[in-house]
Amino acid sequence: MSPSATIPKVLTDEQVQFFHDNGYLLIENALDAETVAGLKERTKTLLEDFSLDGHPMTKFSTGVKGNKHVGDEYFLESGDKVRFFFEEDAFDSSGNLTRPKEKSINKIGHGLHTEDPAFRAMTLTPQNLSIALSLGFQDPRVLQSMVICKQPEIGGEVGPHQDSPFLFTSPPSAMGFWYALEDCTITNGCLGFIPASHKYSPITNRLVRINGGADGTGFEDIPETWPADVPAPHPTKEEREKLADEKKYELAEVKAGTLVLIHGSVLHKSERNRSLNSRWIYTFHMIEGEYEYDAKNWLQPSASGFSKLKDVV
Ligand SMILES: O=C(O)CCC(=O)C(=O)O
Ligand SMILES: [Fe+2]
Repeated sequence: MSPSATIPKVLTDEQVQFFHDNGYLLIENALDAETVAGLKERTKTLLEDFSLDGHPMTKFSTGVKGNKHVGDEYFLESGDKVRFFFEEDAFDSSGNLTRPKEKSINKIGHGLHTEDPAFRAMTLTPQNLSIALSLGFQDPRVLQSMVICKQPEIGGEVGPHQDSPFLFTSPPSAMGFWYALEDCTITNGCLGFIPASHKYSPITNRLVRINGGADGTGFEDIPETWPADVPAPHPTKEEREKLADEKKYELAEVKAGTLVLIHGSVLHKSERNRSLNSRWIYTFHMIEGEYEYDAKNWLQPSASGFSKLKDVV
């Protein structure tokens, strides 16, 4: 049987067009209720079972807010491990947790797609491969994954950002698969997007290891870089500044089981969770395996971390 015979068609032509036009796409009921329940159960077990003994109590940061903890070894070496990062506001002024550890973790990452059987099984699937191929990938590789818990009351905001600076390839190719495990609403910190911003927002920096990681990580400015699926002519700086006035975030409230696809150049964010409900999601990112992913990138999983999605069929 040829591989194409085993790859289901998941996206309609209209959905593919919506993604190219807007830089994101919501797919309702991408996971059935049973799968969602299983992944939540697994997340609950991971949160209950991890030990605080010897944990460096590393707080969450993708570096979006320039967090000083971003350089922690615990973070840098998490690419092929299941590690636990705390909410910034889980601690009192003396550094003690103000709630149980299960309610204090912001995220678990970044190697769930290789290290955890339940998350591996729902990541490396013909469905996800089909979506990647429909959106133009030749050799999609999954290279990071995380559960983001966004805990009740303290779940931290994720400031406006693009994803490609965190998973830089030449040219940029990162794409996020973001699966809601719980309903995501305006009160618990759903995602927000600036539609079509991927078309006028070049990548201008990237998160790199400084001195190979010995001095942590930092953002390095790079010349304006456009992904291959946003072809020239690109808007000039002046044209982009005019568009700035029109930049409005559209909220993406979604039900549990919804898949949100996120272009690596689209501007997106999420607010603090001020509600009494958690907002659990599972997300992984893929890059184009045919493009260079160099040693400067903060994330350096072992070779097995670059999961070749085509191997699933
Ligand atoms: O889940 C969130 O609040 C933000 C996640 C995000 O920015 C991403 O998955 O790229
Ligand atoms: Fe993001």
